[in-house]
Amino acid sequence: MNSPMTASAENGGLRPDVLRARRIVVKVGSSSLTTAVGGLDSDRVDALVDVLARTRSGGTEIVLVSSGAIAAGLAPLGLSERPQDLAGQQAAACVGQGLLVARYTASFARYGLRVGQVLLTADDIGRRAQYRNAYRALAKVLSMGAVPVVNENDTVATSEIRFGDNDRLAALVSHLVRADLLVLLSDIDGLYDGDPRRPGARRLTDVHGQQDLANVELGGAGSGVGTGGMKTKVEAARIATGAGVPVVLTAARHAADALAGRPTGTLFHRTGDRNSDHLLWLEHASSPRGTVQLTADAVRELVQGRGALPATGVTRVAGQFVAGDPVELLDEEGRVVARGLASLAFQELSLLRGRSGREVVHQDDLVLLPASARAAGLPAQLRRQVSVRVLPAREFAARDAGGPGI
Ligand SMILES: Nc1ncnc2c1ncn2[C@@H]1O[C@H](COP(=O)(O)OP(=O)(O)O)[C@@H](O)[C@H]1O
Ligand SMILES: N[C@@H](CCC(=O)OP(=O)(O)O)C(=O)O
Repeated sequence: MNSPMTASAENGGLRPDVLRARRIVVKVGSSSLTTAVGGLDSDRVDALVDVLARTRSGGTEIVLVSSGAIAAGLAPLGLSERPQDLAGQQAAACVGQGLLVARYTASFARYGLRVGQVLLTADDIGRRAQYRNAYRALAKVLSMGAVPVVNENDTVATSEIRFGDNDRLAALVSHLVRADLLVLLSDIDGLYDGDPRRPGARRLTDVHGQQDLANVELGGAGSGVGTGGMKTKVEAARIATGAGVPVVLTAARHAADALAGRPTGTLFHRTGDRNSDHLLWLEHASSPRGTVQLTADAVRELVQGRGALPATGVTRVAGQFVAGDPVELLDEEGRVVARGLASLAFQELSLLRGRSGREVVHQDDLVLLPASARAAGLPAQLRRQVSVRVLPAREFAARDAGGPGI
């Protein structure tokens, strides 16, 4: 029998999650926007915009996360393939991003729709103030009826502050804008149980959680212009569904079917509920500024949720962080068991470690990672419950009702 979230006979076989969605993030990959010989393919851009503009005209808000800046910049710079070095990618993106947005602007204008370019670095949504600022800007663009076209700001992104792939960026943007659905459009029509070029590979129609992925082989990019391949898409789906946003993964040529709720591609069902913006940011987007190593007892107390982490539980400190910076918390073997916002600066904590009860990380500013359960010595059946447990945040309900008050 179908679960309530699955395409059902009552909906004429359509997916309820898609029919309900009022705000959708659509991510399109480079391989779906460029020609085989390189450069932007205007016909494919127009075909995608036809679908998005119709959806927008039907009253559903669209945020487009579009790759393709680097691919679009190759031919104009006389390059025949994607540069391997960061500077080369920055140069290609710098030329290609303008062309990409100019193309979208012209294409959406056919429907009387405006587009707005939004370029983000990991730092932009990796710090609380910028995260809030990005939400405000995107919400305003949407309320004024325009279509935000988001990409990573490749030209100024350095390797330390890079998302690197737009699949993860799209998952974080879905949470940022409070989307009801994320649609990942690629050159492949869904997730297969192995390399889709292999004879006999089968497409998964529904993924309900990690257990459905146990026997799935995830490969790299299929084209010369895409990055990440299926690994980054499945990781993006894990982030989005864990934060309450279902994901449809399909081919760009099936975008119309996907947005109409027809059961195309693979539907990743939500596995969690929307949680505090700042904790999702802490887990997936923040760049840690240091590490804090803990005693076995301190790790156990963290996992059991016994309040703030005191400096007595700290054995080593590294990095250069100030109070409020994200840090990684390590167990005795050096495994990362949690991320948190430091309550003390590096210098102060170095002096107090092992000796003082002063708070190192407040329990509201802490996200446990799956390794924490093993490190705390919990039996296997309990580990699943602890995996990526998000501790209750102060003012959580109030924040979530009134916007991302992180
Ligand atoms: N298990 C899998 N199921 C589907 N596609 C896969 C799988 N493993 C690897 N791939 C490859 O991933 C590619 C899509 O990723 P990518 O090239 O990065 O696309 P995009 O540019 O759309 O982000 C597909 O063309 C396919 O060859
Ligand atoms: N920001 C880069 C895209 C990086 C990326 O994730 O590409 P893809 O795998 O094609 O979605 C660009 O615009 O070229």
